[in-house]
Amino acid sequence: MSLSLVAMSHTPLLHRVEVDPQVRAEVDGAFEAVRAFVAEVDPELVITIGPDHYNGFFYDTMPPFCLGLGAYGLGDYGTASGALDVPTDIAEDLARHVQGEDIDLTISRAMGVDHGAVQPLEVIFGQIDTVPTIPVFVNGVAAPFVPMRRIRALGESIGRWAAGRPERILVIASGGLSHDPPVPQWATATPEVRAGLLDGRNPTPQARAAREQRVVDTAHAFAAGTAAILDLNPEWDAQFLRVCREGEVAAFDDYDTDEMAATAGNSSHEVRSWVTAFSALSAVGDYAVELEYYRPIREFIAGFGVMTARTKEITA
Ligand SMILES: O=C(O)CCc1cccc(O)c1O
Ligand SMILES: [Fe+2]
Repeated sequence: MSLSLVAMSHTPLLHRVEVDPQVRAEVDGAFEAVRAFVAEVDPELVITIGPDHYNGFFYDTMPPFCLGLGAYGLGDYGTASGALDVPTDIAEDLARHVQGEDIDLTISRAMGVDHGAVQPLEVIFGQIDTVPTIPVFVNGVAAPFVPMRRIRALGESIGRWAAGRPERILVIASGGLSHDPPVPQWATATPEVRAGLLDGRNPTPQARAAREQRVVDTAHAFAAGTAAILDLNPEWDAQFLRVCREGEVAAFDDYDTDEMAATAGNSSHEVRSWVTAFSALSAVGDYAVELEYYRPIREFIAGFGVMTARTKEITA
């Protein structure tokens, strides 16, 4: 049995903001290489791990992580809406396994997933319902956060489950790396914005358009060097990618929540998706990274990383 992985940043600016043609070609090339990798893996089951940005999860109930027994795209930024093809019985088996390993996993039978989970599925498969897919939400924006060791434990538990399954499984991690997009923070939000962070479900089309335009405007300002957001941190990103590449997943435990936000941006916590996925891989066995792409891309408001990896064949 081997387990395969794709980890990739997401950005709703992908087709909303012009970027240097050389950069566009690089990113398109990385996506093309990911699609070729996945075609070769030919997964029978996908576990997609991603954050949400106050589209599906709000502060009225904010779990550290949640597994979807049923899920649907929320359609923000024009991403796909509608049902994912969640194999509910298999998803429930995974949930029981993780809970049985003393990890208090939240489950949802109707989990709304936003661009964070949907964009990688669209980049890789073109749609969100072509392969049986189990979505796992991992909080990447709403403080306070559980210590990173709990995220590693979640990933390792998922990996131990995957190791016992007959299917060819692909784990997808979405988000990161260093970045500080204008996602509101409870601590500094106005009462009106806090109301949206508490329960901003089903925003009006006007409210959603205004929010998305604000992000696009911030991207243009960031590229022009005039945005008041934390800069990308290529050094931090390089160190994080090194831990992923070298497979010493225990090193993820050293990532301190407050330090991450201060040095890599409030949304750097999205790398918790990567921590989950690489910890799953490491629980199955030694693995090798095959593709690694990275570039700080201000137009996308992201230290933009793409990685593929798979465990080395394990003799049955
Ligand atoms: O819609 C939002 O609140 C943030 C959108 C967004 C922008 C850049 C990078 C991201 O990872 C991201 O999610
Ligand atoms: Fe994001």
